[in-house]
Amino acid sequence: MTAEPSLEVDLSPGDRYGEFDILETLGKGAFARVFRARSPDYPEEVALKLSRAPITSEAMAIRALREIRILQNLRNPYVVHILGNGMGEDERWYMVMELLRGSTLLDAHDFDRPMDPKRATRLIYEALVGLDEAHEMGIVHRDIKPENMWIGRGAGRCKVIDFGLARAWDPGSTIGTDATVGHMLIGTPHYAQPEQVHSGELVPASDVYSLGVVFYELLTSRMPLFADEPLNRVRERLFTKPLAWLGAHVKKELVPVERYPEGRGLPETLRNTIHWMLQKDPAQRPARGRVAAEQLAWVLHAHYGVQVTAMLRTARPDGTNPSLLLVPGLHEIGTAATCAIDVPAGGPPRSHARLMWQGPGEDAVLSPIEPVGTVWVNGHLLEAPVRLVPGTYFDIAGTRMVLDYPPPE
Ligand SMILES: Nc1ncnc2c1ncn2[C@@H]1O[C@H](COP(=O)(O)OP(=O)(O)OP(=O)(O)O)[C@@H](O)[C@H]1O
Repeated sequence: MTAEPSLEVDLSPGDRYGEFDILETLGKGAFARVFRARSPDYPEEVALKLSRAPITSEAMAIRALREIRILQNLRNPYVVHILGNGMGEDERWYMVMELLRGSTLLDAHDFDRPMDPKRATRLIYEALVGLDEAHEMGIVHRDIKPENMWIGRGAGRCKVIDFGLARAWDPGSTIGTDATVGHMLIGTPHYAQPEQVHSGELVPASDVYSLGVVFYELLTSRMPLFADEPLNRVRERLFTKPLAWLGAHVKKELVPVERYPEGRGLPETLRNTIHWMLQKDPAQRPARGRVAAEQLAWVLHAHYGVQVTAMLRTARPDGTNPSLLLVPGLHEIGTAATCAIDVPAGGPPRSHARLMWQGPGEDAVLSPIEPVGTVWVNGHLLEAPVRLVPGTYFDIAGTRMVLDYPPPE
């Protein structure tokens, strides 16, 4: 979408936009400008994303509202958070976000050199968890690439940004699909998915594929489809050739990561997970962010000595004590097919409780599922949602559970 030059937003440090003092230009995209700004309504500086042109059509309004709605529903620590939104007097749409310090992965990492595998695994784990909350709601980001992965200053946590292209893949979702995209290429050719050609339908596993490409590139500084050619050379060669990129995603075979010395040194589970994420057929990949994140959480825990997940310790009536690594997100507990946390119990399959954990630094919340009467927390019947502060134990159908949180970040 190109804006009329005369309508182009033209704000510089020192200018005001409504209640916002503009302090710095942070980014310029096709649809919007992003500024560092200050407003009396917010205690700290914010990132102000402002549409380049006034909203004059229904299509523009839908696009702007879609990104706002999606971000309003995402609460996990691995996505950018929205603080507010509105329409300026000049009919430009704006969105107020938390101000991120640091830089995009594209700027933070020199893709000519492989990244330390522990660090790369952690970043990709975080992006997968960040995306999974959207996947849970039926939303696909559709434009995963290093430019849309923010690496924070300090601890260097990863946050997914720019949900401007995100869409619902479930037609029943309230976010709505986009009929106007037709057969155009969606997202960025370098990180596009084979299904763009085959079905034209992007699903949560499509984000997993794009993230698999980023992961492989971080670990080897090679593109997974072009054997032995340095990544930056491929990028230059195909700079203006979107169809060549797409053709490669569809036709070129995945180069096993073991081909390179950096790949041969990786734990087997890690190599298998990368190859799984990069399957051509979306049905053969991890179905959503969480599925791949669980594999990477295990690798971080078992091979790199890093605990990023909570640990659910259980004591079952049969005397077994399995432990489970629990990634942030919503988990059902019971015997139904939807239950990620399985407790052995008689009777028809059912879900007893929902456990919601937003991630490190947060307490999980346990909520009963009707009919109540089967879940006990610290010896009391659970009838309403309760926070699981450290040390809380709970019993479901005779299985006792305790959730240990990872160290705060
Ligand atoms: N919350 C934020 N804090 C700091 N910088 C940000 C933030 N959000 C975005 N930016 C900066 O602004 C740039 C553009 O942001 P973003 O990708 O959301 O918009 P865009 O590319 O204009 O998107 P669109 O495709 O919707 O036009 C980012 O690459 C980043 O450098």
